[in-house]
Amino acid sequence: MDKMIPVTIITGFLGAGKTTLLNRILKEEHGQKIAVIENEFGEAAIDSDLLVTNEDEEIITMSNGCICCTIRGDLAENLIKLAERRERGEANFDRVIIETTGVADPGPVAQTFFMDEAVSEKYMVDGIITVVDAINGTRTLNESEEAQSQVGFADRLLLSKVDIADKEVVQDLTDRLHHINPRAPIIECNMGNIDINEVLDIHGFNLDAALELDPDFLKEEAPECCEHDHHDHEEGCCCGHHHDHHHNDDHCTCGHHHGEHDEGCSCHDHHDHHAHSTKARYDDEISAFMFHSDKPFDPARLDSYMRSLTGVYGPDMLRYKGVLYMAGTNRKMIFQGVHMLMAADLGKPWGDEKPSSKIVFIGRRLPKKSIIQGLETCLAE
Ligand SMILES: Nc1nc2c(ncn2[C@@H]2O[C@H](COP(=O)(O)OP(=O)(O)OP(=O)(O)O)[C@@H](O)[C@H]2O)c(=O)[nH]1
Repeated sequence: MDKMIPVTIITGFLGAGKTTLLNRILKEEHGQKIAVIENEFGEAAIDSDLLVTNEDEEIITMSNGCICCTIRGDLAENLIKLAERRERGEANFDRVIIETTGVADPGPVAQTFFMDEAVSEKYMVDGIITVVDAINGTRTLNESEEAQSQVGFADRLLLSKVDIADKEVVQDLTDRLHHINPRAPIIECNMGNIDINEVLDIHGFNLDAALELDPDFLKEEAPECCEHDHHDHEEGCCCGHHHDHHHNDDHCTCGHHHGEHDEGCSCHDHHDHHAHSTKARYDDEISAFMFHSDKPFDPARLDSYMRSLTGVYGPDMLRYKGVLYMAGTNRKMIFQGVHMLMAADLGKPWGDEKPSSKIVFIGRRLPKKSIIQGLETCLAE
């Protein structure tokens, strides 16, 4: 593992500040040599000209298509050639940073590192960093599923242009980002100004890395006046209405518009207003939910269920990660996955901690209720 070359994938909305961030990283005195793979659209590759680099730095520009689709094979090829040059002593670098185009889906880019055998022997993904621009972020999320996907995949969300954005807009965008991806810490990053340790060596795909969850997200999972996730449209809502897929999701039995939080809600006297608001207001294609239980899982049943779940919903399962309480062992089981690819390993013993399972799923309109029910059938009797 120590010989593997760490890779950071920088993704983010068009014009969000990816190149600005990359420049900042390249300029900083961190003593590491970085090779950069730039994916840009079109003949006129300008981003690479904007990079301020030393002469001996490796910059590969891939501008004849998008690395998440048309030229994904070229990405693998470039990575292998780069590693071979390093082995021959022709290139000197400690790590690779890939800057994707603003419209790239980071899923297929990350998958290259797990699925391409030659690539996975030499490289490991350290983290997916998504830059979200506070000025245009909300509009981009409304208009682009790729943008939501970039948020869903992220290990870190960097909020740029906060220096010139309205405070309320920033707060609203922050809530929405938490709702889409509660795993990723959101860090303000004006003009790429960020502690390098927040973006490099974050071990986003390490099985023993802590399950980072936004505490507010756990609160959001508390029952609300609408017990269902608004994405479970087949079942409608406790309010008796079948929710319109996109537009009616802000009404509930309480009769209040879910945006009106100041007065609270009739169905629960003391709502957590933050939880109420973020959950109800956003109806993004990509969102997250949690499963938790204090009962142990039956390993064989869980294994078979997760295989069939990823077989059916894998393309819509962006990232999922869990710390599991398994029958038959006193150690934690850590697992995580991207689409169909799953990995699991035994972690530390539970010790004095009360064993329980927690899994967060981030995906595209996943059937939360049936997945939770399915997981419940995997609990040991
Ligand atoms: N005020 C402000 N401007 C920023 C910030 N980050 C980036 N910019 C500006 O936003 C513009 C776009 O930044 P880039 O770094 O080129 O964005 P990008 O994400 O690489 O753009 P594409 O590759 O075209 O998707 C530039 O003019 C930057 O100077 C920020 O935090 N605050």
